[in-house]
Amino acid sequence: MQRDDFPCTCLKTMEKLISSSYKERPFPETYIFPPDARPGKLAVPLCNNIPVIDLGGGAEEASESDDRRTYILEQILKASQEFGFFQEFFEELPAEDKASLYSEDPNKSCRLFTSSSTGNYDGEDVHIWRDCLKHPCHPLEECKHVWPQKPIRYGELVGACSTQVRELASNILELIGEGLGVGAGYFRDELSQQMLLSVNYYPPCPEPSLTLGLPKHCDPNLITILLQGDVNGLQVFKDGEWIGVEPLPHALVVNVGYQLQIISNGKLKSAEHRAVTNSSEARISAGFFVMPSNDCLIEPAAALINASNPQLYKGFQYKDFFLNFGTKLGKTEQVLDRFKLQARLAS
Ligand SMILES: O=C(O)CCC(=O)C(=O)O
Ligand SMILES: [Fe+2]
Repeated sequence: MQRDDFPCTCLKTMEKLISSSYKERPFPETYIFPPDARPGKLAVPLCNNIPVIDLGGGAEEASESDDRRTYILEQILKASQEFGFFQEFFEELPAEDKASLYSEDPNKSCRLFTSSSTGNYDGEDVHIWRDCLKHPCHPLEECKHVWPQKPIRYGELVGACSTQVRELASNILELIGEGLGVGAGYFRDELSQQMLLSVNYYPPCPEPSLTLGLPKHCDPNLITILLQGDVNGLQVFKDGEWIGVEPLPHALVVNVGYQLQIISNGKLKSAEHRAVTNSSEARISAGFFVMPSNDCLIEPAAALINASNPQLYKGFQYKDFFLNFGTKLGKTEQVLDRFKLQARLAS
């Protein structure tokens, strides 16, 4: 882009943001999913058996390390309540400020975009009903400078939130490492080196049964911590049907990503999920994606392979998985094919 085109060209491209334009036109056909992928009926059962882990439990046996845990928990709860800064970003930030962040270049480290993250809006078969702000959020000091400078509280609040979520994710990964029997430190360092924040904004949609905020997928990374505000919209595919994951006050959603499924040699499974829209209110969700470094070698942990548990997946570099994932949007059944060793066993 020529410098003197800016911000004119950028503002023009920004018109694609669904949050700038959804009120002004009849429902755009380019957002209508093929019948078999549409959400269809809007009232899905709400899930009442998703495990809820109470990190603050057992207060009567509190020790000093429990105090630390409680402190972290309080910070996380605070973070999950303070959705205001994301709202401010999407609803109140002047278009000129958003224009400087808008980009369709998937390699730009901090960017605002619309629909899928492939950077190929014009080539998409169907657009999805969301705008998204994405940037790295760990290590904080190395990435903070690329974040939005406005609203002015953004850096401070998202910085505090990222630090706390990172700590929570590390704790959860230690527990998973212990639980799997590979050791509490297994996921430290390279396997969890990066963390990306993806803030989804789903404006109210006049036709929620025809379109999606996010098509079905499993997360490509190791583990995701999701703050989903207080508006329904997240659904998980379980026992052959879509069920709603009700936002619980003070709760975060933890998603097992493909890498955890592969490293655990299939002991842990990443769950298929999607986001639907609604006609009355905007929904915001913020996903913190803990992921390996790009060059990290991913393979099932040796300790989990034996005669009765043969190795299900090949070794590969994370960046190869991620590239392949980008080409398989909405085709969850194909994502793992290239990485399976025994097609009949691995799912
Ligand atoms: O908006 C949601 O609740 C889901 C977000 C999600 O699945 C993702 O960003 O990968
Ligand atoms: Fe997801």
